[in-house]
Amino acid sequence: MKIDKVELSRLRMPLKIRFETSFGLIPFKDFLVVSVHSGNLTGYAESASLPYPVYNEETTGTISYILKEFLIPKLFSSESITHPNEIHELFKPIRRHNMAKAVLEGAIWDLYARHQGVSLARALGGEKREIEVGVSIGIEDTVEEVLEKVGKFTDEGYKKIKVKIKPGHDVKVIRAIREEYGPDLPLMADANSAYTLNDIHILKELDQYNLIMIEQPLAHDDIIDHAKLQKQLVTPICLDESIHTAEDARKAIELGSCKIINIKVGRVGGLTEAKKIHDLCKSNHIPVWCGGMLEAGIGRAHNIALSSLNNFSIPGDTSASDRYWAYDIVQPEIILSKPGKLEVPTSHGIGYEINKAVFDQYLINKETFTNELILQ
Ligand SMILES: O=C(O)CCC(=O)c1ccccc1C(=O)O
Ligand SMILES: [Mg+2]
Repeated sequence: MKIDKVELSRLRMPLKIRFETSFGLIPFKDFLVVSVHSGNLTGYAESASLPYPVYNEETTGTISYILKEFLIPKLFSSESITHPNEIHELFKPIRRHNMAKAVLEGAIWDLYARHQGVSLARALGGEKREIEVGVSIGIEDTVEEVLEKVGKFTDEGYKKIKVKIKPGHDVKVIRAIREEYGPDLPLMADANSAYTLNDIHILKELDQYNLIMIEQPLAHDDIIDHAKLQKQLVTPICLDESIHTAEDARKAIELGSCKIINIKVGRVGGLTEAKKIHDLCKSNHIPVWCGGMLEAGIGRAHNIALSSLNNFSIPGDTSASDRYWAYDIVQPEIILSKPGKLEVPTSHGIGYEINKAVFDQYLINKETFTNELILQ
């Protein structure tokens, strides 16, 4: 495949709902859609970035810069690509900037699948025809509001309810959910690094509520204290922010820092590395699930394809489009095919088309890079 052209489109989408985490309020979605063109085929991906560097160090602005200055020129300087796995190697000399790498690599994966005439799921080796999905509920002003959302999403059949927690908004929320919805509700909590080992009494209190897991309770760059904590908890710890590579995952597993890993394509630098982490976890009997970054439809489609791999054995955060969007940028809109389930598309590539009218409505600017231009 020779890449003729890369386009970067910056979009800004209003969220339908208020979404707050322990690191703050996410006021809107600001992201890049990268499209790569080869002959008459186009591959798409969207950046996982948030408007501010509060989940990790990247923002849509840094991603745009790294793509333009380094990654797109690198791509154009390589002769021809036979497989997207080569992209991960190509980008390796550039340290970190995983979300920037992931968006360009993801578009090339989509292009590759279309070129092969298969779905992205199939190109990745995914076998599932449908996936079970859950929903992530943000921090609300009152416990009653959390309860109301838990009720709404369980009614829609979501297979896992995740609630965001932070100090002062933790035990009382989990206790109230258990009291209202009983011991069998598949429930977990995500702290986004809001605690330290000094808070161990709170985390031990949470241990009695039979949570499926506690996600990233301690620092975003820690695996040592998480290992200490895991020894004192029955509830499995799941790592999100701390895992950027398969090597990070290997070390965390070896140390006993977690029993479950949340894989986000953007955080780990692309689908090739995501698959590598999936395979490593599988051989170590560590279940994985696909996390989310409030994706619009293109990112959601990538998550669905990845979740079709068989060690994604816990429902992920990839909900239907209507969880966050009044109108999504893909068509058909992503909807639950059955309660709590999404179908894995079988058509070529990501399996969804761009809804141009919606896309253009949210488009802020667009830049085009052609291969010839860079080589001159
Ligand atoms: O619905 C989703 O996309 C997941 C929402 C979510 O939990 C989240 C959203 C933004 C940043 C971090 C996280 C997280 O998983 O920690
Ligand atoms: Mg998380």
